[in-house]
Amino acid sequence: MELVIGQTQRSVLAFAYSRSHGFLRHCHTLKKLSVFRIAAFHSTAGLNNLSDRRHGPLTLSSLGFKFEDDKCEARKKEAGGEIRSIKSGMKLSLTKTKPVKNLSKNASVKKAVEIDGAPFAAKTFSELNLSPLLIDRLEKVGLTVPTDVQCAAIPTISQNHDAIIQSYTGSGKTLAYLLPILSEVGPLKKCNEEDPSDQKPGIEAVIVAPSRELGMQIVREVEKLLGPEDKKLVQQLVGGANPSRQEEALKKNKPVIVVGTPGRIAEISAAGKLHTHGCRFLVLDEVDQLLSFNFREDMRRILEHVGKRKGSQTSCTVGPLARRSERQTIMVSATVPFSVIRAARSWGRDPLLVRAKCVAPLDSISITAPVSLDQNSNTASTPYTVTQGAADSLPPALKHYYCIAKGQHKVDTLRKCVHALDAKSVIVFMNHTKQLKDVVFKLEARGMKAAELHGDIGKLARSTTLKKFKNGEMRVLVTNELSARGLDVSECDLVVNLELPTDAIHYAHRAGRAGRLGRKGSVVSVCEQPEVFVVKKLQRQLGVPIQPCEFAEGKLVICEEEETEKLVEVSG
Ligand SMILES: Nc1ncnc2c1ncn2[C@@H]1O[C@H](COP(=O)(O)OP(=O)(O)OP(=O)(O)O)[C@@H](O)[C@H]1O
Repeated sequence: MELVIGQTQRSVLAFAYSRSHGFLRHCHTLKKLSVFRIAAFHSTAGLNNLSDRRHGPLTLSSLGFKFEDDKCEARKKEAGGEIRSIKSGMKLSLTKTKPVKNLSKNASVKKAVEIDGAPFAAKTFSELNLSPLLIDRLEKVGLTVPTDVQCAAIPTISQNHDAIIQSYTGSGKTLAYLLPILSEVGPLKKCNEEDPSDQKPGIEAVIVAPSRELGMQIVREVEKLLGPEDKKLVQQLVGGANPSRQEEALKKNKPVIVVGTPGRIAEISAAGKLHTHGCRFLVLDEVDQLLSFNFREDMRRILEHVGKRKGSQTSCTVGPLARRSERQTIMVSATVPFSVIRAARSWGRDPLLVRAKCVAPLDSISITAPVSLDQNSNTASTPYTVTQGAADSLPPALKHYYCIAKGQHKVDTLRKCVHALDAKSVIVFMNHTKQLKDVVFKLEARGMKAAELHGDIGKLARSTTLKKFKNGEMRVLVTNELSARGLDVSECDLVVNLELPTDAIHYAHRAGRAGRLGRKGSVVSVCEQPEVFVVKKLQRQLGVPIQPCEFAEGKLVICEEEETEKLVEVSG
């Protein structure tokens, strides 16, 4: 099994999981390098600690990487594609490149073959070197097979790397970072009697999420794994809840993991009630949203305090894996614009970009490229440039449609849409609260069970509504951007944009509420005729076909459209 990754004229850090030798190899060279082959992966592989790199220069050949110039050229020709360069002249691999206009269908087929043969394909969680207690617990809760992004992220995080985890919505990114953390901290961790830090209680992981709902969802995921006896070892610090109670709980329960929103974490930290200097993991979930202006001051405090031990020494080398002295920073999102890459470089230590079946050093990413999701832009041709297109942020099984309706007919169109697609669980997105309430009222008046979810309703009502929707007690949830990020309702099979999202990133997160974890799902954008150009733009930016449709006689009818057909053809 092999994975071909790219070459660079600048420094290259690559690592490989070796099936036969059972260790991961790092390499680092400043010279122009050929495309090289990464050895096959062994799930039980360990990694040499980053500190190994301090022990002198390493070269690819000294680490056993095979140079593949000729073979790679042959592959390129065979694939009918090309390894194209970005501005820096860096050559790029075919791996995980999204089909773009100038690639033939053959190229796509070849890429799929390479991806299938990639080394990140553990069949069970036990292959990923997690703690035995955690694997037992995973089995108890019915989780046995890791997703692609989990296969790539778990070994990377377990081996102390800072990381950006990027993968499409609903691909299991939460467990991708939770499992390696729970394998190292708390009651399910690997047994390591000699480690002196094991005796030291305290918060060992801080997870930051941009919304209360997402924070609570992560808490529930951790509680599920910790089990009823130990669930108090995770503490929520989300806004909207009583801060004094949270402070009391921190004192009483002595959690090892805290999950919260930036404002509340920063507030309790500033009050001197949250001691995170010895913290080992800082996770920023939906990191691109956490970078927004609203969170700036709170995030600054968090970044300055979490895991910033005074007078920290070099890594503690007790135990099977050398441990880092300062915190490990993990950033997560389905959409990773360049602002995140820049942030990762300044906040983290040699962070790696982890995507499904692909791990790359950030050094291989050009920061000079424009922050764009535009399929027509240069970024479309750069596999490690995560802004290459939001298509990588969207579940592959999702189908995208749009239909035209006048404002006053939108609710009727919505009802027809729900019936035509026979959708069981529908999330409707709107931009304005007043219109949102009207839609709920009209749907209910016409016999369709619906509820509203937005920031203007109380936190209790929000929790109750969400619970009911998840339990299937109502068919339609009408909401706004609040629910676009992270909300995990497995049964959701239809997302309707009753008002268009502001850009491709917002579209991707809204759309990703449906079709989670490989399930089927549809996204229908209902717009007025003058807005069609916005849909066309989204289509170009996303690189996925958004087909025009109508709802007639209880069925979805796909309309003919020249441009869409062309795009479908191009996207293969
Ligand atoms: N290995 C697995 N096996 C079965 N179910 C899984 C596995 N990993 C995750 N899941 C489930 O898949 C669903 C989606 O996972 P998760 O919410 O982590 O996705 P995500 O990639 O973070 O999505 P988003 O980008 O929208 O936040 C969750 O219900 C989760 O419990």
